[in-house]
Formats: sequence, structure tokens, C-alpha cells
Amino acid sequence: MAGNGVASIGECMLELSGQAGPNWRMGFGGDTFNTLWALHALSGDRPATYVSAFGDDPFSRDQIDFFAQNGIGIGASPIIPDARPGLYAITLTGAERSFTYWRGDAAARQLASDAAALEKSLENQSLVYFSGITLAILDHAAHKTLLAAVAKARATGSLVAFDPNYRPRLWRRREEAQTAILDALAVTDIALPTFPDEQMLFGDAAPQKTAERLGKLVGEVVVKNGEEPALIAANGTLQPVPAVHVAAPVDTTGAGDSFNGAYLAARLAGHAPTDAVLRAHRVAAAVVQVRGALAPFETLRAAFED
Ligand SMILES: Nc1ncnc2c1ncn2[C@@H]1O[C@H](COP(=O)(O)OP(=O)(O)O)[C@@H](O)[C@H]1O
Ligand SMILES: O=C(O)C(=O)C[C@H](O)[C@H](O)COP(=O)(O)O
Repeated sequence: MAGNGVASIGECMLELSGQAGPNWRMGFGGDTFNTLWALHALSGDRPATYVSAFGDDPFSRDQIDFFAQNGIGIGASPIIPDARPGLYAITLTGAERSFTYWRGDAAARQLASDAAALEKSLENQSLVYFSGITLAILDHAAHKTLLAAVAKARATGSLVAFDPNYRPRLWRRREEAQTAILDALAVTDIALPTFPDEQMLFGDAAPQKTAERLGKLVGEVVVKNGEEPALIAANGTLQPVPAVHVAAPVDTTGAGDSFNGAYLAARLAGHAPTDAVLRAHRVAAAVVQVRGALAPFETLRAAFED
């Protein structure tokens, strides 16, 4: 029997943002964590679990404390001796942001090293979420372990949601990403892709093509496309839902992740897909108006409500 919880699987990194030099600010971020952050803010009565692998250094401990202070647990995620978290820094050139990563040996790469622990973390979850970045940081054997654990949770009644989130620099070959992502879609109930990623990975000419292609593989699909309408593909029909107009976006990092968290919170609360997309657009519009991927819970909640 699936329980009441929400679980997200992946890598949360240390994030350096702000000014270069002595004024760097350290925070935490990563696509699957950003999504769980919003999902937890918007469905707070459900236990929230971030499923990963952690080091035993002070930074990993800070990360786990930060999660706990915000009501997010780590389930049975392994703590790996001598491992440490990945790191990324955000550099601004004018308003243009770029990311530098140090993540090749991050603890999270071992999140599927203990299959039993992974399965345990996915017990009693009403929803299990992961992404193409989760796949990109794992080797082929770990993909199999991960997808088997997700399929097992699904077989006991968990809903599975997945964002392909294609990041070319995390993959050796595009074909490997295509195969891994198609394998993930085969165990997915709700797919939440972004059109430009799908265009890069599968050559889709337009968002409609992405929605049609994925609509044949997954029962419920929402294709995001920045400030353009999102497209819902469900029951053989396509429906566009316009985004909220934001006059001057400050920082679009985490917009898609927060959209996903809000959409899933709304669906779990029983809202229909169209209503869930309207809420998700409002939440994402609020997130593009704050710096960083993680907006305060109150900001997310105010945007989510009618
Ligand atoms: N410039 C913008 N104005 C208003 N909403 C935006 C803007 N950019 C993104 N969003 C919101 O964030 C969602 C996800 O954005 P998108 O850029 O497609 O994803 P990602 O952040 O994954 O690249 C959009 O569907 C929309 O709701
Ligand atoms: O590389 C990773 O693991 C990351 O998570 C980087 C970013 O935090 C997200 O990819 C942001 O996602 P968007 O919502 O598309 O802006």
C-alpha cells in the first residue's frame, strides 16, 4: 500500500551565489531538491523525503540539518564515509547567469549503491519524483537499480513523476541520455518535460510534437515552455494553458522545478490538470521574481492559492 509521503530522488549540491570574493553566500540547490522544496511547501501535511546519498563531512551535515529544519527527511539514504557533496557556483555577467560545477565525485552518485536502502526510502510514498539529472549522475548499473526501485514503489500504488531535464554536459553521448530517459518514461505516470530540452534531445520541431510523442508513452504530460503556454497531453487531447506575464523576471533558475512541485502538489490535492497548471504557472512566476532556486515557503503558498 502506498502511504501519504512525497519523495524526490537526486542530487542536492552546495550552491555559491552572490558576489565573487569574500561575500559568497552558501545555500543548497539541485533540480529534484528544488521540486521537493515547492512540493513540501504546498502539501505540508505529507511527510517529505529527499532520497540521495550523503558524505560524513561538515557540509553534508549542514545540508541534512538544513533539510530537517525545513521539515524534510532523508529516509534511508546512505551516509558514505569520506564522501562529500557536489558544489556549484553562480556567476553573473550583467544579468546573465552561468554555472560552474564541481560534482564529479559527489556522494549523490552513490544514491543507488544500496538497493535495499533505496527501496526502503521509497516505501509508503504517495508520490515518487526523479529527473534526467538523477539518471545523468548514475552509471548504467545504477540506472537499473533506480528504475527497479521506482517500479516497485509504483507497483505498490505510488504515483511516479519524472522531468527529463536534459543537461548535455552531464552525459557522455546523447544516445545514452535518450535510452535512459525513455526507460524512465516507461515507469512514469506524470511526465513534466521542458520543450527546449526535448528539442535538443529528440529533435522535436514544436511543443505540440513533444506533447504528442510523450503522450503516447505516459498517461499525463505537461510540456513547459518558459513564458509561452504549457501544453497538457492527457486522454489523447492537447490543451494549451497560458503562463503568467512577468514584466521583468529577475532569475529564472528553478522555475521549471518549482512549476513541477506546484503541479504535483495540486494534483495530489485533487485539482484537475488545467487547474494544477494554472497554479504551477503562478508559483513559477513568483519564483522568477526572486533570486536563487528556493523561494520562501510563504511566497510559494501565496502564489498557489486562488
Ligand atoms: N519569463 C517568464 N515569465 C513568466 N513565467 C515564466 C517565465 N519563465 C519561466 N516561467 C514559468 O516557469 C515555467 C518553467 O519555465 P521553463 O523555462 O519552461 O522551465 P525550466 O526552468 O525548466 O527551463 C513556465 O512554464 C512558466 O510557468
Ligand atoms: O545541474 C543540476 O543538478 C541542477 O539542478 C541545476 C539547476 O539547479 C537546475 O537544473 C535548475 O533547473 P531549472 O528549473 O531548469 O532552472
